[in-house]
Amino acid sequence: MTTTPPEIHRGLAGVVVDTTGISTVIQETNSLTYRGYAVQDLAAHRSFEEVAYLLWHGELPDPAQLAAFQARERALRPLDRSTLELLTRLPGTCHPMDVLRTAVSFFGAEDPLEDDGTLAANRAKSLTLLAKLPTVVAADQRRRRGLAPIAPDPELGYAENFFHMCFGTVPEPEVVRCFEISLTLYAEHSFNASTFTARVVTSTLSDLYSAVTAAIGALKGPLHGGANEAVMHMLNEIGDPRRAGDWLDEALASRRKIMGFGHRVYKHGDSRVPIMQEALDRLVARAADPEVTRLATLHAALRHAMVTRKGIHPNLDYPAGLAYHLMGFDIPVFTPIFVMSRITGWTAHITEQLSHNALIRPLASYDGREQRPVPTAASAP
Ligand SMILES: CC(=O)SCCNC(=O)CCNC(=O)[C@H](O)C(C)(C)COP(=O)(O)OP(=O)(O)OC[C@H]1O[C@@H](n2cnc3c(N)ncnc32)[C@H](O)[C@@H]1OP(=O)(O)O
Ligand SMILES: O=C([O-])CC(=O)C(=O)O
Repeated sequence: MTTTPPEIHRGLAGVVVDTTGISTVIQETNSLTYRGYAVQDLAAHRSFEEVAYLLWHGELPDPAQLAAFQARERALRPLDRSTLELLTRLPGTCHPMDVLRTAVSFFGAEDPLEDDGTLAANRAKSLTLLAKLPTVVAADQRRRRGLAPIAPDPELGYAENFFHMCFGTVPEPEVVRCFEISLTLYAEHSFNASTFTARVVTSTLSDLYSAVTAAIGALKGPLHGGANEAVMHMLNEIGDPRRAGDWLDEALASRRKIMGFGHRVYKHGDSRVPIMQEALDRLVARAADPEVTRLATLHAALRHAMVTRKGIHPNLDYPAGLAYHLMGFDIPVFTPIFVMSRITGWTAHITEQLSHNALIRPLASYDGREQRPVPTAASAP
């Protein structure tokens, strides 16, 4: 009897595996909403802290709720001595995403409530991670520059405090605003690879720290969050804006993936790119520096060449990568900044997964050897 082979959905492309009330991409209007609000409007009118609250609680905070939320977040920012010691023991050669992954794992090992999967416990853990991850990222960047960590400042907002901990100063409000916009745009994107990873781990009823540790591992890859760093390496490799077209032709001929372009869901452009590109343009304009102009010209030339030749549009990592460079961050810090933002989306999905959990366990179509006898001494020739 012949059986019809099952349909294979490699990469789960096009497969709908569950429902979510957190965010959605609306293909018809090429827009993205968080809890029903357009991300462009959130980026324009609300702080990143308000967006975090919205993702977790389903509604924007009123002034009193926001004040309480900010007070709790600010109080949780400092690292204890054991975490600071752990950071100094990790090799300076490892990627900062390894540091972040290790730190989250360590937070879990230290937390006596690690295995408490109630909503209240998971909300508390989520806030702790939101508050502490920037402190880890900033301390690690400074360590790599041979500098001592700077303690968080509870008087500063989330974005401002991160600049303060990295550089000891807070840049002009326009720069902080561009950074905050990037955090809002990066916060959540439905069942992307790292969020789905977090949901898979959560579906086994493992703990939140384990799910986030795994998600960081998934985000690190250059086909996902790691692309924002890869964009900057690629721009540095090309160098001269006049080389963009020829470089692209050679790269495409050798079947290289062009970093910061293409997307599994958006096939006509990422809904978040226009607003991030506007923020990047403002950074370029205020710099008024020939080196910045060269990079911006190269960035635009490569984008034009890719869209013209392949019809493939940039994703959020394309403008964000250059924006983070212009803000003064070291390239290996770009994907950790993505984590500082996406921790909100991941943890919203972890609690949503637990609210209607089913073990995530797909099937595979076997294409290995037919069943055969194990050779034994008696059967040997
Ligand atoms: C925040 C984020 O995570 S956004 C994504 C960040 N990642 C990147 O920027 C990495 C570069 N981009 C890519 O590798 C891909 O576009 C992905 C992984 C993001 C999406 O991949 P998929 O949905 O699987 O699309 P897929 O790989 O099937 O692409 C379809 C076609 O477009 C081509 N293509 C897609 N993106 C690119 C790219 N960036 N460079 C060159 N070709 C590309 C593919 O080679 C493929 O061509 P083919 O049909 O001739 O083989
Ligand atoms: O949705 C995806 O596949 C990747 C992405 O853009 C994101 O996670 O922000």
